[in-house]
Order: sequence, then C-alpha cells, then structure tokens
Amino acid sequence: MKIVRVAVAVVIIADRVLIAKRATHQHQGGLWEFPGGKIEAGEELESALKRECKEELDIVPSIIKPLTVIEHTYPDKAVQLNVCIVPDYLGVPLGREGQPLQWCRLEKLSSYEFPEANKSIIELLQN
Ligand SMILES: Nc1nc2c([nH]c(=O)n2[C@H]2C[C@H](O)[C@@H](COP(=O)(O)OP(=O)(O)OP(=O)(O)O)O2)c(=O)[nH]1
Ligand SMILES: [Mg+2]
Repeated sequence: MKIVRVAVAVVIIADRVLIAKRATHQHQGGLWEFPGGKIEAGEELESALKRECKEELDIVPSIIKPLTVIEHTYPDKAVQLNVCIVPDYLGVPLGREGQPLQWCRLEKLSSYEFPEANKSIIELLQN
C-alpha cells in the first residue's frame, strides 16, 4: 500500500488544543482530528502545514515545531502523520470547510473520538 504523507497541526494555546470534526464523507469521517491534510508532490512539510491551516482554518502559523512522525495502516489506507505543534498564529480560526471546531483542554482530549493513529499523539501531548 502506498503511504499517504499528511501534515498535521496541533494548535495549542495555553492548555487548550484546537480540534476539528471530520466530515462523514471523508476517510475516518465523523471522528475528531487535528487540522491538516495531504502533503502534495514536491511540497515541504512546513509549506503543506501552512497551506492546510489557511485552507481549513483561515490562520497562518507563525511558529511551527515538529513533534513526531506516526505511521499507521488502516484497513483501507496507510498514512504517515507529520505532526507539528503550532503555539502561535495570525488570524482567527474558523471552520472554512464547514467543520465544527472546538478548543479542548489537553486533559479532556481522551473524551473525544479520534482516528486510531492519533492515540500516540494524544499520549505524547498529555505527558
Ligand atoms: N488531518 C488529519 N488527518 C488525519 C488525522 N489522523 C488521521 O489518521 N488522519 C488521516 C485521515 C486521512 O486519511 C489523512 C488526512 O487526510 P485529509 O482528509 O485531512 O486530507 P486533506 O485535508 O488533504 O483532504 P481531502 O482533500 O483529501 O479531503 O490522514 C488527524 O489528526 N488529522
Ligand atoms: Mg484535512
């Protein structure tokens, strides 16, 4: 299976992280996620992360810190999540694709349903 490279933004301000609900028609639909999307051919991780933050949230990250890389194989798709922390940004986040957004306390993350690949990200964030 070919691995889909994904740029994932964990936007954290104080003790709250910005999460979004995936549309039902999407892969892993109906679950919560950290905003982000596929890295295009020839694109750098940072550029992809900035592009996705603009497209999905209408914000421009001003600081980007790589956190971890997670490879996970779902029954129908293999992904490589390139997870970055965004501790500061310009603009006001809004769900530009109609997706619900939520500022969630770090300690409350486990009460939302995320895709399987996110489990280790959430563990990292909480420790
Ligand atoms: N953005 C994001 N994707 C995740 C997370 N966890 C996880 O398994 N994924 C998977 C789901 C998808 O198969 C893939 C990301 O693709 P995406 O649907 O966000 O891609 P995209 O924004 O480019 O959207 P599209 O044009 O394909 O609709 O990674 C997560 O926390 N955030
Ligand atoms: Mg996306």
